Amino acid sequence: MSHASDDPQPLTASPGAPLRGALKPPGDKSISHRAMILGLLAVGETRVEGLLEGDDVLRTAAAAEALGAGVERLGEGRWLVRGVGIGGMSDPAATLDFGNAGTGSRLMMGVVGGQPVTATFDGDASLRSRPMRRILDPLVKMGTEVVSEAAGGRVPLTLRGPREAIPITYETPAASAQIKSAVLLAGLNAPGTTTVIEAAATRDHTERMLRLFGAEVAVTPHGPGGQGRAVALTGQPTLRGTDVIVPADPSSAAFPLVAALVVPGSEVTLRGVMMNPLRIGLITTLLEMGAEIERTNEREEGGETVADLRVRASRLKGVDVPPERAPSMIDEYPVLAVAASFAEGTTRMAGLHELRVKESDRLEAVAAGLEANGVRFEVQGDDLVVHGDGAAPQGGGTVATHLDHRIAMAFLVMGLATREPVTVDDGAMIATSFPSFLPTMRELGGRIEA
Ligand SMILES: O=C(O)C1=C[C@@H](OP(=O)(O)O)[C@@H](O)[C@H](O)C1
Ligand SMILES: C=C(OP(=O)(O)O)C(=O)O
Repeated sequence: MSHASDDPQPLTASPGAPLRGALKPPGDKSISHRAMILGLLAVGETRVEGLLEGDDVLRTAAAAEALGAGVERLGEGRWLVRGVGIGGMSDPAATLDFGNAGTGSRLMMGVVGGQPVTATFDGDASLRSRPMRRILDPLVKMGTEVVSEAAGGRVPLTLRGPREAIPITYETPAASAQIKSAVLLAGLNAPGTTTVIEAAATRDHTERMLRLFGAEVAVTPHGPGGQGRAVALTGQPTLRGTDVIVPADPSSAAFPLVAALVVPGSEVTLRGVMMNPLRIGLITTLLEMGAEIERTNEREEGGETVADLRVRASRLKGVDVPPERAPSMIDEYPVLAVAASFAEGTTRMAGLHELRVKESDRLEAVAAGLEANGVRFEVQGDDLVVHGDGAAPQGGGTVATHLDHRIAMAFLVMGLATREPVTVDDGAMIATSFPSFLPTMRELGGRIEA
């Protein structure tokens, strides 16, 4: 895991004055990828508002264009996609380079894998290290040919899709919205019903957006306690281009939110944050820890509930975070570990195995960052246990980010409130999901310098 970007940008966060102000976090990354992808697969025009213009999503937009869509930027966050319809894609002239993006690459593998096109997928050193077998296995059952792949089922890899996909029923081996989505997207070109069964419900943006574009998707509770889902898609619908409004990303909101909790005297309002129940495990957890987070002005935006969150600096206490909460906060554990290091008592985060296959091995990367900054913790199997004593950790460390935006942002948040500044070795990847992170944090009063 010695990956670094071509042009590493070290950043240092220093403790300082309280954070104050209001902001709207950037558009949701998951929904932004899906808007581009369904825009490609629809007939007619899709207009997107509030698109996250982060590197990950821009790569998905470029891939949609390479597969035949017309993609045009109309203004800030406003995009127009002219779709080709299911079955209407053409072979891209060059390799589809997804950069750092697991979601973009894996969902597009589902698209290509279900249609009569051939495409090569690649990405940066981080993406090249991530497992793709979890996507290829169901796609092969649906008729996709894996023409070539790097060792261990990784990118670069080339897929050739069938004339028509085979409809399957697939039980996902991991709680992963990316696996679920890839199978459903391939199922769009299957003559019959494609069903995905997941043991624990994961984010449901693909299902919601498929319906918005005109597909028939039936979702029923599954398994003991009804915690899982069976998602059944009726194949070969005509998807019609439509308007998509992208709400603010709760996973990006998490960084200024935790910063406001741990920097003494802070008060910050986050506007229009998506409150999809399958995405807000972090807020549930922070409330249990004693965080003052007031949820106001709830309203509907683009088919999702959004709210304003008023956050005040709070005395946090340690809690147990149950493993079944992981899917609803999977990307938020690095910043939760930071919050836990300021809390009084022990926070146990259980069942974090999926963190090992993100942009970095996040369990290892978080542990190393805590270690470097004087936080007491243990990694017990796939659990992370953080011991806080209700005071600011020492800080003063340099954190290796391993091409991982969330590791970079989490430890910069930490450094706004530790006793000594915290340095991250490379902040370049922050642009993948939260390009305005630095100006946003600085506007609130945070001291983060190159
Ligand atoms: O479907 C999505 O948009 C995402 C699903 C999650 O990944 P997994 O499906 O691997 O859990 C998450 O970590 C990622 O940031 C976005
Ligand atoms: C895991 C993440 O993204 P992806 O899988 O799309 O690279 C993330 O954004 O934290």
